[in-house]
Amino acid sequence: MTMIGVIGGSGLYQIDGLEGASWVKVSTPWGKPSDEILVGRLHGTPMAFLPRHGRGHVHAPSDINYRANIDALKRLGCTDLVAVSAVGSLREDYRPGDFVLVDQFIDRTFARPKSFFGAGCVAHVGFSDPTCPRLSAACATAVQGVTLHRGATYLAMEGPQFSTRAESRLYRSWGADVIGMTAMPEAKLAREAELCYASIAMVTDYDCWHGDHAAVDVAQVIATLTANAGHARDMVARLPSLLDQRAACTHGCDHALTHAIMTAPDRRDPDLLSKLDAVAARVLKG
Ligand SMILES: CSC[C@H]1O[C@H](OP(=O)(O)O)[C@H](O)[C@@H]1O
Ligand SMILES: Nc1ncnc2[nH]cnc12
Repeated sequence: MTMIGVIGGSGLYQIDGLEGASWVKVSTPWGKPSDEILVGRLHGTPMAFLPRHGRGHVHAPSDINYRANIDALKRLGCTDLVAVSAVGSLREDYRPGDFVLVDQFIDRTFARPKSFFGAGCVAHVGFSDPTCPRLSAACATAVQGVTLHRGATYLAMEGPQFSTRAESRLYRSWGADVIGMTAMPEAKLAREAELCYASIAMVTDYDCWHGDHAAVDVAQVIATLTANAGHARDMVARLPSLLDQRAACTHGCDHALTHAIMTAPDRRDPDLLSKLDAVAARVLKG
């Protein structure tokens, strides 16, 4: 049974139209999620919505409890996560207001826990293709009325300060297409939790490399988001009809842990195993 989890980024703190909606407090072994989670049904499909920064934008990118967020969404029964993010553009043809379907990441964050696993239960999941092609295709169909670029690389920086011009130029030379502060480790943790993950980015600015545009500031980001958040909400509303029937993920996201755990069963730490009760239930049960 499909349950869609939507992680809302800057400018997307709420979604409308969920039937029987209520904000639910979810406790996790990893601490508190960014906020309560709005749970309901959209056109009959169960859906959960979590504002990544919390309502009122209270959590900075480095302070978001990404592990708690992903654990909570898994614990609620989500199978598919659609992550919405505001990003800066690192290329001329991705203009403010455009949408971008991200399928690769460069992780330059350094001050965040990045795994559910570790001492006492070591695991290495495959991450060559970090987003789910099936879910991403549904998102691409659901984005309408706005320019959508596909197949983009998102550079995740630590922040919270925006980049220097030298950094922005460096990331362009690496082939990154967009820049943001939150997709990592979110996408890594979704894979460890065996959740399909798709990343839809909304371009809000040209960062600071572009000679004809002022360097990014928050006012610019908010102005573009205010004009475009409606397209993100419309995309979310179209997802249920595109994802209503689902068996196994055809790309194996829901089996990412099958060959990932290295630690011998008799050397595993019971405390860590109990924290993995939702995330790794499929492989650790029994
Ligand atoms: C307000 S600009 C910087 C802020 O916006 C992006 O957040 P999100 O990815 O959650 O939409 C960016 O990553 C920064 O956190
Ligand atoms: N230029 C930028 N750099 C990092 N994160 C962003 N989010 C929106 N615009 C951004």
